[in-house]
Amino acid sequence: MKRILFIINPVSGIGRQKSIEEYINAGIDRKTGQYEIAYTQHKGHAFEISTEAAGKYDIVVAVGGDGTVNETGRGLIGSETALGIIPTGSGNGLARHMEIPFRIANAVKALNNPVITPIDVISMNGYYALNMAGIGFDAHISHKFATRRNRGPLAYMQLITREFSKYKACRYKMTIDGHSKELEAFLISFANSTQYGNNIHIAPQAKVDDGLIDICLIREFPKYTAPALLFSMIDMSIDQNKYDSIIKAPHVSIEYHEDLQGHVDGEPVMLGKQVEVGIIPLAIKVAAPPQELRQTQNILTPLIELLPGMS
Ligand SMILES: Nc1ncnc2c1ncn2[C@@H]1O[C@H](COP(=O)(O)OP(=O)(O)OP(=O)(O)O)[C@@H](O)[C@H]1O
Repeated sequence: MKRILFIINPVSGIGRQKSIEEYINAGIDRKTGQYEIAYTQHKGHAFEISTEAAGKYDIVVAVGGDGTVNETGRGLIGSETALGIIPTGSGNGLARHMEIPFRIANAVKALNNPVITPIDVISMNGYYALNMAGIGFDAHISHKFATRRNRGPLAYMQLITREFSKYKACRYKMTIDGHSKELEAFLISFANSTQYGNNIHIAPQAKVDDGLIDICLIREFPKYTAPALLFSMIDMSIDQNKYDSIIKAPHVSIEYHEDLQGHVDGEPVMLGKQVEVGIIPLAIKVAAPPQELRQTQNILTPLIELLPGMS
C-alpha cells in the first residue's frame, strides 16, 4: 500500500487548489494507496512538514507553485520518499518540464502509477533549487514580486514590463573550472530544467539528470530586440541568439562588488558578494506521470490553462 501525503499551499497561484480535497478523494485508488492531507500555514511550513515526512511516506505531494515545490522537495533530499507535484502556481516550471498534467484530476490520477525519476538539485550558497536559480534581472523581479499583493501570471507580466526598461546589466567576475572572466550580464540563470515556467525556456538543452548546471548568460541587449529574445525562449532557440551564451558545468563561482540578490525557484534570497553554485547529482526522486497521462507542452498551453473550466 502506497502512503501519500499532500501538502497544500492555500495561497499559491490563482486559487485553483480550492477544491483539491474532492479531486484527491475521487482520484486516488484506495486499493493501492492511502493518503493524508496537510495545509501550510506560513512560508517555510511545507519544508518543515516534508522534512518530518521524509522516509515515512512513499510520495509527498506539493500542491502549489514553484515555491511550494521547492520547500517540499528540499525536505526530501537524499531520502527514498518521492516528490509529487499538483501544479497550482503561476509558473509551474518543474511540473511542466516533468510533463505533469495541468488538470488537477489528472495530476492526482498520475500518482496512482507514477514513474519514479531521480533528478539533480542545484545548490547556491546553501540554498537549493530544484528547477532554476539565478542572479540579475530575474532575481530582481523575484525580489520585487515578493512584495506585491497581486499575484498570478498577469501581475507578473506587468511587473516584468515595468522593470525591464529601467534595469541595467551588471559587471561580474565568473570562474568556471579555474578560469576567471569579467563580464557584463543582464542576467545569469543556473538551470536544472529547460524552463523558468510558462514554457519560457532559458536552457533548451538542459537535462535534470546530467549532473550539470546549464549556466545561461544574457548580455546587455538593445531593448528593441526584447520581443525576439522572448520569442526565442518560447520556441527553444535562445541558444542561437547572439546575446546569449550557455555553458554546462558542475560548478561556477560569481563575484560582485556588493551583496547580490538571487532567486531559487523564483523565491528571493540574499547571497553576499561571492556566490558558489554547484549541483547535487540525482539528489531527489520525482513522481513523474505514467506515459498515458504525460502532458506535452506547446506554445499555447499556458494560455489555454487560463480559460475558465480548465482545472
Ligand atoms: N499559508 C501560507 N500563507 C502565506 N504564505 C504561504 C503559505 N504557505 C506557503 N506560503 C508561501 O507562499 C509563497 C508562494 O508559493 P508558490 O510559489 O507555491 O506559489 P506561486 O508564487 O503562486 O506560484 P509560482 O511560484 O509558480 O509563481 C511561497 O513563498 C510559500 O512559502
